[in-house]
Amino acid sequence: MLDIEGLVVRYGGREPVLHGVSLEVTEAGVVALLGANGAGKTSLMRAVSGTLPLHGGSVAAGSIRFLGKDIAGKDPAAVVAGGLVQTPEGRHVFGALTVDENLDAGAITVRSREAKERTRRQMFELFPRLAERRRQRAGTLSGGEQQMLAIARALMSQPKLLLLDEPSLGLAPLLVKQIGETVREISRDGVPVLLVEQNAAMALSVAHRAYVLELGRVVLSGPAGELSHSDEVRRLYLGEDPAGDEAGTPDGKPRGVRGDLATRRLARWAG
Ligand SMILES: Nc1ncnc2c1ncn2[C@@H]1O[C@H](COP(=O)(O)OP(=O)(O)OP(=O)(O)O)[C@@H](O)[C@H]1O
Repeated sequence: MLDIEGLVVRYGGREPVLHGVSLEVTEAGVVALLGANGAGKTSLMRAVSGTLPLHGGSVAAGSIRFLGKDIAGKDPAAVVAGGLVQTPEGRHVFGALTVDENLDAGAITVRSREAKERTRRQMFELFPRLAERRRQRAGTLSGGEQQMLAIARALMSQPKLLLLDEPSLGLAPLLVKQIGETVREISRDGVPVLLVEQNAAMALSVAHRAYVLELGRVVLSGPAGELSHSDEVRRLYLGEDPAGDEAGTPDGKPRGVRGDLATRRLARWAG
């Protein structure tokens, strides 16, 4: 469905931020793209959705094929019209409009009134909280509700593929779990999802396949179940200690596994 090969992305004349990334999303299920801050996840999403030029970036090499057509360098409206819809990082709902009006905006390309109302009903089943607040201005919704609305608005256009950029960002653990369950439901209903996440635990629990990006390169990929058992992923992304070594540090202080991890991560990402 989405086939990315050898993608190189750069901003201005600087060094590339993606160095030949290849990734595939098949017809069904959820594919997760994991990586720490600055790994290049958002840049990849921008390349796919055609929004890179808006951020001063460009595709320097490689191909992005969606349903067999090369979409690298296409403008965002053409990409959306082709059925590939993104909910960007951060919520970006129309704050002055009501929930219903936001959903209408998402369905602007849907001609059939009946199809639109059917999808709206599905969205209200998926997100009952939005149904209760359908006449409320989106700007007054909680962060989690705005995230739900952003996802529902994207689904109103009846996409063939949904790109979700960090839907769990800034949400409390219970809501993160709910968003994860929703992503699973969306894919079960037949819409494949490319899920970009820093929350590896949530992403790996809903995805069937995952890719790990580090400094612009895919360093690990495979079935999500296998990746969640890999020592590297458990140590760096799931906050676990695969060696089970919690005996303590040489100076006798308890070993803060998460603290150690944070330090290692910082050292690693600092350069
Ligand atoms: N508009 C831009 N101009 C110049 N450099 C940019 C721009 N946007 C991103 N970058 C750089 O590209 C690299 C990858 O950033 P990107 O935002 O794609 O990573 P990310 O994995 O999405 O990170 P995060 O999880 O923090 O959002 C970083 O080094 C970043 O500084």
